[in-house]
Amino acid sequence: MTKVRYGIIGCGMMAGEHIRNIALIQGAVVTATYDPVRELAEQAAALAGGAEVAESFDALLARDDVDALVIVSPNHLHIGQLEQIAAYKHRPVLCEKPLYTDPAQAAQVQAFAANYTAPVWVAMEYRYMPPIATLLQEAASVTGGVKMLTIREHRFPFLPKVGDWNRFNANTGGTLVEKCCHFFDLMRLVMEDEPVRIMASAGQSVNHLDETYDGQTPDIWDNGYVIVDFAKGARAMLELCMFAEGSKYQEAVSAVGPNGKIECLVPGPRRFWPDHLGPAPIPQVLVSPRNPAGETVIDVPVDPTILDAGDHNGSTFYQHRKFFDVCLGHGAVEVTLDDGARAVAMGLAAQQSAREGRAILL
Ligand SMILES: NC(=O)C1=CN([C@@H]2O[C@H](COP(=O)(O)OP(=O)(O)OC[C@H]3O[C@@H](n4cnc5c(N)ncnc54)[C@H](OP(=O)(O)O)[C@@H]3O)[C@@H](O)[C@H]2O)C=CC1
Ligand SMILES: O=C1CO[C@H](CO)[C@@H](O)[C@@H]1O
Repeated sequence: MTKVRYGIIGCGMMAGEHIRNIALIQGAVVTATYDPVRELAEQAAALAGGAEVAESFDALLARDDVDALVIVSPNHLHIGQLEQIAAYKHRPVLCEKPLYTDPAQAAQVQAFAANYTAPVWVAMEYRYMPPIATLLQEAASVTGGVKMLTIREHRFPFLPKVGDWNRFNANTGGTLVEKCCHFFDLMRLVMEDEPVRIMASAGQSVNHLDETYDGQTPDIWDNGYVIVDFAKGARAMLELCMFAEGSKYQEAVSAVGPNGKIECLVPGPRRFWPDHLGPAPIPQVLVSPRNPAGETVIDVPVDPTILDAGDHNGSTFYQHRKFFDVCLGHGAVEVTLDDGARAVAMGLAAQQSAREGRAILL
């Protein structure tokens, strides 16, 4: 029996991942899709098994067979679309990250949050990757309280997008917002604390320098370091490199405290793993107490059906499963508008720090 009917806003790459994962949940069905390019909306509707294509954004919002909305449009459109959604019947929304892209929009997010009466979940699913979820669960007991956290992402360059919107900071918020809001969200979660100071060095060293769009060369950064001081004295670091797809693992997270260290290793999207290298690596969690010393390696495999439904280690499924419950009135939103806004604020501060060559106080 159908319990939650979804409307999809934006029908590009990530919409496909959402639709495939919604299809794995019993009682969840996509009933309508919208994209300014009708052909993309039609493809998404077909992927969803016969959803209807809405002729306009307003037409989608006016439908009475849509119980929940999923925003999967380009970054710079999210806050404006949330405001438009608020003019219709308030229903649960899952909004892709980043919640906003420009410091001037922070007040709009607050005003929206104050007035919208249905649950809004910001899609930052790295928390739900099984190895990262294990690290989050075990970090405090293994470390005795995390004092240092390092997140390293060594990955492929930004993929081509519909209309090439992701080639320019004005549309994405900048790489440390677009890409790294996920990692700032993780930092807040692991530390159970709020950041007070951010220092970054970042730039565009290798990727997209020979591309031109309407006479403009992309201005998006492809590497950087960010150091974050937290209020209670712990510190975190992010290392991002987007010309490192030759790596075995894409993300490596390590948390260390007085009693020991816990790490996790997360492979990149399985569809990019070269066949000639054999099976793709299995995610791992490594636990290294100080006393007695010695590393324990734990494999954290992901169900292959869930893994194949997306590029993010199964996380989109686990997030949707919980969002589905929220739509039914069970369970609370885990990634709130406040979480989404704080992760963007950290990213914007990191962009500013790298641009101006100084530490930014939050
Ligand atoms: N959480 C995660 O791990 C990931 C999240 N994302 C996020 O998902 C979102 C979409 O990214 P992605 O799917 O990769 O990008 P794509 O470019 O593949 O898809 C975006 C789609 O939105 C459409 N669009 C443009 N304008 C509007 C509009 N006004 N209303 C509705 N749709 C519109 C585009 O169509 P057209 O331009 O033809 O009009 C395009 O089809 C972004 O916010 C991105 O940051 C992406 C990857 C991973
Ligand atoms: O948020 C994101 C997570 O992963 C994607 C790749 O699959 C990124 O490109 C995107 O920006």
